[in-house]
Amino acid sequence: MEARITFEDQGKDQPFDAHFSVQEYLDYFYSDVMTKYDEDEGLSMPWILDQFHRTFAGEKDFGNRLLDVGSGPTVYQLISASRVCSEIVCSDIHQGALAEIKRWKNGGENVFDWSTAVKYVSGLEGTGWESRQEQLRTAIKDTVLCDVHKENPLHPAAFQQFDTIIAAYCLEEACCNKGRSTYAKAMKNMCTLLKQGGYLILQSYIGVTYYVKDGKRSPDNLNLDAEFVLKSISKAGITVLETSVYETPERETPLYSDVKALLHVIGKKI
Ligand SMILES: C[S@@+](CC[C@H](N)C(=O)[O-])C[C@H]1O[C@@H](n2cnc3c(N)ncnc32)[C@H](O)[C@@H]1O
Repeated sequence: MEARITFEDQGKDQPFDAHFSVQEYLDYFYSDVMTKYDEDEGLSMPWILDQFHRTFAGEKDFGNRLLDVGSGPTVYQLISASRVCSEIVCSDIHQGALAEIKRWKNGGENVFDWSTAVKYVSGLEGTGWESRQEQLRTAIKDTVLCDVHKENPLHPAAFQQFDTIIAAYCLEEACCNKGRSTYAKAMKNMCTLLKQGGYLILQSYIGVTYYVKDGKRSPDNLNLDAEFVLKSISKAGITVLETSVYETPERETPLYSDVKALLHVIGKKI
């Protein structure tokens, strides 16, 4: 039996997905967060944080109210945004992941340590990491259950449309084994939560088909190419303004997954 973590809001043991508990997910993917993937994907985590930094340090007006879709138990994707968006709502289909975010916000016992990522971003900004970490904690105002397969993914909760949406590595997992038309529909559902004039910041795995755990390959995520992701964004009523791509090094035996590239997109509902 794999070890499982029980979360206050969850009330029972429940795996985060078919393979991981929330704690296992954090340890597996995010311990040694800045260097973990060096051997496999190259400098992917610095690239990820650089993209969020470049985006939110720019001239665009991202407003105050930001929704993070498919947050999981992670906050690295929100560090840069929290400098400009003072009201962040985290969302996920998994209650235990949201409970973990609440625990981190409230500084609970043995919470996951994101300080390495916060230090990296505050280094880019030229700010002090401790005050920026506090700013992130303060900016996270709420967590809400979300299912991108629902026409209104936040139903039954009611929120006004958001100024900005971040979605980091969510839709491709939510649509694993469900096909591309389901992905396009989920993108559309998600984008109904964005107000006119609002921004979508999306990061996506490209070309991933499996990840490796305990030496075994497990099927993972919908296998996407950048062209299809961008087409789905456009079909959801979002104008793509900027894209950047990080290509992972060619490797014969992937240590974590066979991801081919990461895609960062800035779009606007015009
Ligand atoms: C690969 S994880 C990404 C988590 C986090 N954003 C990160 O970067 O580590 C994908 C997340 O999508 C969530 N998810 C899966 N299906 C979903 C759905 N139908 N609606 C909303 N979130 C979903 C999972 O619970 C998980 O937290």
